[in-house]
Amino acid sequence: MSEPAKAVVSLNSGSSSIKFGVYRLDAEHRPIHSAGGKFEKIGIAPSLRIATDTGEVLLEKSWSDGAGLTHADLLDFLFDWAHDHVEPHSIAAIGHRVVHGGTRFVTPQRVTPDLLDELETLAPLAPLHQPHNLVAIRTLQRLAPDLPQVACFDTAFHHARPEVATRMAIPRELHASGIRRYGFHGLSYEYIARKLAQIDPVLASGRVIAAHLGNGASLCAMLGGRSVDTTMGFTALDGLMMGTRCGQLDPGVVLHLQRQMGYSAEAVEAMLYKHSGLLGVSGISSDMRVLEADPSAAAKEAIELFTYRAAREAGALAACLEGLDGLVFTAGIGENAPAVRQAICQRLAWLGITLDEAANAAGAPVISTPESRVTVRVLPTDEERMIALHTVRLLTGA
Ligand SMILES: Nc1ncnc2c1ncn2[C@@H]1O[C@H](COP(=O)(O)OP(=O)(O)O)[C@@H](O)[C@H]1O
Ligand SMILES: CC(=O)OP(=O)(O)O
Ligand SMILES: [Mg+2]
Repeated sequence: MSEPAKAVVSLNSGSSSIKFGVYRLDAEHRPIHSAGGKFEKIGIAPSLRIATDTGEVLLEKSWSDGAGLTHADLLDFLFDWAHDHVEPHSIAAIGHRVVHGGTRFVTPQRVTPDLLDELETLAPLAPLHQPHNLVAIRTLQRLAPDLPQVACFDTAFHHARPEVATRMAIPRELHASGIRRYGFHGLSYEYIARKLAQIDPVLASGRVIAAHLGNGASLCAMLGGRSVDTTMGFTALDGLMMGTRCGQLDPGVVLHLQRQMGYSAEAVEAMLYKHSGLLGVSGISSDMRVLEADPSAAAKEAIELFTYRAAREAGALAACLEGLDGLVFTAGIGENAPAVRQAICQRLAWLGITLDEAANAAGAPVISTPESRVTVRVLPTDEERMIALHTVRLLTGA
């Protein structure tokens, strides 16, 4: 960055949301959040809110019949709005969450045409994310060709895990070709690890499971703030049940669907990524808020399976860590759904978790009792901040 830096923008396209933040850079190039916004319920009934940190709401809009609007449509709307409201010279750089970095990209990268072409080849491994992560970058390249852009990878935080955690029990040559467990939600886990080190350094130095429960959902086992294992694998399908994704699945089901039931590869992909999870099991919605408000047995069954699977995987990760000191809930469901947290913690009581029900209902930072052997926390994630930090660091060396 040769000119004095002004502001960095972070763009975080999730599966059901697009979050963005504007960070003013101080004299030491530290990013200070000044405004931000979020599209949510993409694919259902999207809404958008943009506000400054001083409390000024810049835009509020919802598309109640907008289930068909794609991430690309909503990004076009956002870029049009920004064109009329943002002074282009005030932006020094844009950082992006890019879900899959494959084997090659384990640190943030300055965007170049070659990088984009390589990242495009990973799109089939993250069909709900990578295409719109890259569409945003390409659109901005067209709109502002001189603006530096940085790609920050969800896979990177898991890169240094022990080799055993990256393997599937398949022939060696397939592992060598890149068919391995990468793990995702890394920007979120990196933020949680950093924040925990600030607010509870003793816990952060121990054995912690972070539960990122959003529309995409995973767990990460951390030892001293580093990822040692995680529930997602080669793709963001593995592990927990999610909004529309199945999570861990006997691979024999895929063979059965194709051979006995005549599913095409495309139909299998749609079933695994879009028609399963909370949506598939409930037959009602992928959205936890909707299911919690729905009195039907199917909605209850979907939530029960969600909490059962989360507790089951948490037990497995506690075994990887050889015990547990802390459990941290984060992301849309983890931060906002006390009943889900309670159900998961109840199933994990045997690990030494005792929940403080009033603190949990209030969404307090610590929701375990003082006597609980495992400390349970609620910690809002901030992938946008992590993206801003990486972007500034890469471009300034700060
Ligand atoms: N107050 C709430 N109570 C229960 N669930 C909530 C609440 N707020 C958000 N959620 C759930 O969080 C999920 C979306 O999480 P989020 O992390 O925003 O998604 P994404 O993975 O797309 O970024 C949805 O299932 C939504 O219903
Ligand atoms: C990787 C992933 O599943 O992300 P999200 O939670 O944004 O869907
Ligand atoms: Mg998410």
